[in-house]
Amino acid sequence: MTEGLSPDPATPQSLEGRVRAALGGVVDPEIRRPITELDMVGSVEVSADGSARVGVRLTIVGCPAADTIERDVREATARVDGVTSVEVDVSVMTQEQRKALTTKLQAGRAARGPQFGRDSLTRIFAVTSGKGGVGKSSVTANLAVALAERGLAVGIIDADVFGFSIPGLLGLVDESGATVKPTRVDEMILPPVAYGVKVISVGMFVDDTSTAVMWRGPMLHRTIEQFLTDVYFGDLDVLLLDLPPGTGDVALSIGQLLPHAEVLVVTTPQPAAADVAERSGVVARRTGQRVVGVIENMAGLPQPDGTVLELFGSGGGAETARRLSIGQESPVEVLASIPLSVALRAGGDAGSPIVVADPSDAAAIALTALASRLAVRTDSLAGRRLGLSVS
Ligand SMILES: Nc1ncnc2c1ncn2[C@@H]1O[C@H](COP(=O)(O)OP(=O)(O)OP(=O)(O)O)[C@@H](O)[C@H]1O
Repeated sequence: MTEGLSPDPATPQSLEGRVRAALGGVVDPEIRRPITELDMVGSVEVSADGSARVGVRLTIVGCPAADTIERDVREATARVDGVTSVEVDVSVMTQEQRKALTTKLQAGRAARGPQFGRDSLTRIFAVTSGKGGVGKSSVTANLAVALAERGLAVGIIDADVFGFSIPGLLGLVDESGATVKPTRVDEMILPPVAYGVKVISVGMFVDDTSTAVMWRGPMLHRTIEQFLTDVYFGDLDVLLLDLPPGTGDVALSIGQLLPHAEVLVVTTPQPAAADVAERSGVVARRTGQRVVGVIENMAGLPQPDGTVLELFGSGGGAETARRLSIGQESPVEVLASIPLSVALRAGGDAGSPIVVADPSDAAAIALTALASRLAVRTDSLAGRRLGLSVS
């Protein structure tokens, strides 16, 4: 203890107590829980002249969230009435402290059953398409951000081994263009967060694209399984899965591991594409998943003269929905028709999703409306809004 500083632990009324209470408002940006709950706050001492010294224990050396945590601790402490200056002592947890933290987090989760099991309150959407390049990843990324903007706790698993583009679409790349790596705390993997969305991607675990493309069934299955178990998502309201196009191994693994997932089929307005789009929905259904709707992307591009350029024709979404409705109790609907948009493409290239970068763009409006639609349960809890949870 430094001379002249009053002792910790503190009473709620003491200055130390009020500093500790204020630190309860500092959230670890990766784990998304208050640092006080994560035992990341060490000693708190305030001297008679109001100079405060706060000890902060980071989970690992080189923790990417270190600067943010230190800044937030400094600001929260400085805001406490009576504090005149702040010093933050940053250290790293011991092996035992780290173990205690992961055990605590895992125990909290285990008490509520498997992370995304049937009893979990997380609504899971698997986003699929018949073929590549129809905008499935762009839709997934923007939809996730739009849901997070509504205050929901949202995660994405990018399982598109052939084109893991979610990190790039959400700006989770460094200056050299390399995908941001998740933080590991012992066995636990903390997903990077972008625009309020927790993201884990195949691309974060391979050094070059060709590696993942070579993976076959068992390896893919294990990877998805690990994403579902070892990645600490916390309590999510919505989990979106970006699947590879078509009806391959990943779709089957997701079907086995998450048979209660709801499937969204993305297709273009080209009626000829309805065939392959339908197939991806039918395969998902065989594993017990429910197709909840079709999203038509790359629909007509509005022209300055008021006409609409239908580059990919029209009617493909409705045709896919019609086919997927055959023999079903309730019809599969077209949930959104998203127009072609230069801003959407440019936002994707820049890692800046259009729903926040340019919300008045017609494609952003359609994606935001889609998020509003999906944020309302349409099943037996008809009309009930998804509850908000602490992420
Ligand atoms: N509505 C749209 N308007 C303009 N460009 C779009 C639109 N949707 C997607 N794109 C662009 O089309 C390209 C393909 O999109 P994206 O990567 O999202 O497709 P995908 O279906 O996920 O492809 P894959 O499955 O092969 O990874 C991207 O360059 C994207 O910016």
